[in-house]
Amino acid sequence: MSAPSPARLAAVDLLDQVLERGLPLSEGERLERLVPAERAAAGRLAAQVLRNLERADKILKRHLRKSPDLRVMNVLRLGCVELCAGGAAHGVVSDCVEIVARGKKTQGAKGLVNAVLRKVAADGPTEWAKLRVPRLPKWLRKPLVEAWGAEAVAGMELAHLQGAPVDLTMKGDLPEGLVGETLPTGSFRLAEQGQVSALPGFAEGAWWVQDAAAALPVKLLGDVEGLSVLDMCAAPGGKTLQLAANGARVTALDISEARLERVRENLERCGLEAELVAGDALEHQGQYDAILLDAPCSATGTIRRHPDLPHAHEGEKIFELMGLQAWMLDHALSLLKPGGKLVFATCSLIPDEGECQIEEALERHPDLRLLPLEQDWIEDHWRSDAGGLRLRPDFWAERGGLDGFYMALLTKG
Ligand SMILES: C[S@@+](CC[C@H](N)C(=O)[O-])C[C@H]1O[C@@H](n2cnc3c(N)ncnc32)[C@H](O)[C@@H]1O
Repeated sequence: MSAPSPARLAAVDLLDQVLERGLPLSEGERLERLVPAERAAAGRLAAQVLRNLERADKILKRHLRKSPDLRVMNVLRLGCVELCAGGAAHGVVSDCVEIVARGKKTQGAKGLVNAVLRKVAADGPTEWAKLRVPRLPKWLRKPLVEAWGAEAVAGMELAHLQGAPVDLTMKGDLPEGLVGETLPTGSFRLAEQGQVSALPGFAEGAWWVQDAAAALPVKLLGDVEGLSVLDMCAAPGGKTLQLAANGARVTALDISEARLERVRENLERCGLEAELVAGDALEHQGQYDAILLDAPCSATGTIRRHPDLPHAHEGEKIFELMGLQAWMLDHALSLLKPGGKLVFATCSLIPDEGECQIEEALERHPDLRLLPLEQDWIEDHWRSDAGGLRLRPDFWAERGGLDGFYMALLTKG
């Protein structure tokens, strides 16, 4: 038998690491050994399987008497998703058989994988079309239905299944040759996915990749030209780049040295400057004209682009994160000059990490005020009853969606 495609083999490893070890897709060791095109293909395949896990398991269950070893199951899931998406049966089945044949613990399942995938190839695609849009796991679905209602959550699940388009934030003018549309908020949405580093303007640092919703917190700060701005949780740096491009004197703070390196690389590529500080936001000192607090959170607003997220953990860290968000907000307020503006933002769909943080902070700090948001690109239904903006992946469905975010503009006194 011939060697399996490196992308399929790496995709199975990625599935093992998410579903067995609870690690994110982005940390694949095997990925580093692949050429860029194979690396991208492995990531795409693993993401496609995770988006369709519920459907794959439903189809496979019909052909399995008992659950096999997790790695064998992941090979079957990969094969099933590819076959049901129209993949050529011969290549998919023989690669999947070869992948299990390579492992000492899994080689006994060669016959099973061959037999099950042949049955899937025969009737899977017809059955697939009848299956519902995969649901979020219970730990996340329940609080989201409570917060936004069942219909909205169904819209979010459809957005998660469809994935996210690639949005760019321009440093200045739009370079020639990019194909897509400029959104009402100013981001540029690419018409097609592909290798971004090969696109016009990348090498010159004319733009950076940033979801359209993620670009809004900085826009809420308004004109920052010449102001001292603290970007309190800065890495990988999309918002630092925006602030620097708008003429702010930026201090980009992050606890992770490794992630700050990404900020440094991004600044360098785009020819922009910021002071980089590695450290704990809770211990940082200074006084700033404006502060951006893009706080660490469950990141549940980014499931469209990180389909591993609902499967890698069960939300066990959310309580810890909620406490950290409140401490960070209190500390940020102590670093804000009188009359200065602060944006609080989280890429979470859970109100405890967004709207509730602001409601509780307003109770803790009698001198804290929400500022009105007057930008003309704000759509009425984005405005939250708690003040600020609530973005959701089911918004702008006709345009390809938005990441989930909550953001509010605050001042003291
Ligand atoms: C949501 S991400 C920030 C994204 C970033 N603002 C951007 O637009 O690219 C949150 C960041 O908070 C950082 N972080 C977590 N705990 C921190 C702490 N105690 N002090 C400073 N940064 C922290 C993480 O390393 C992570 O990079």
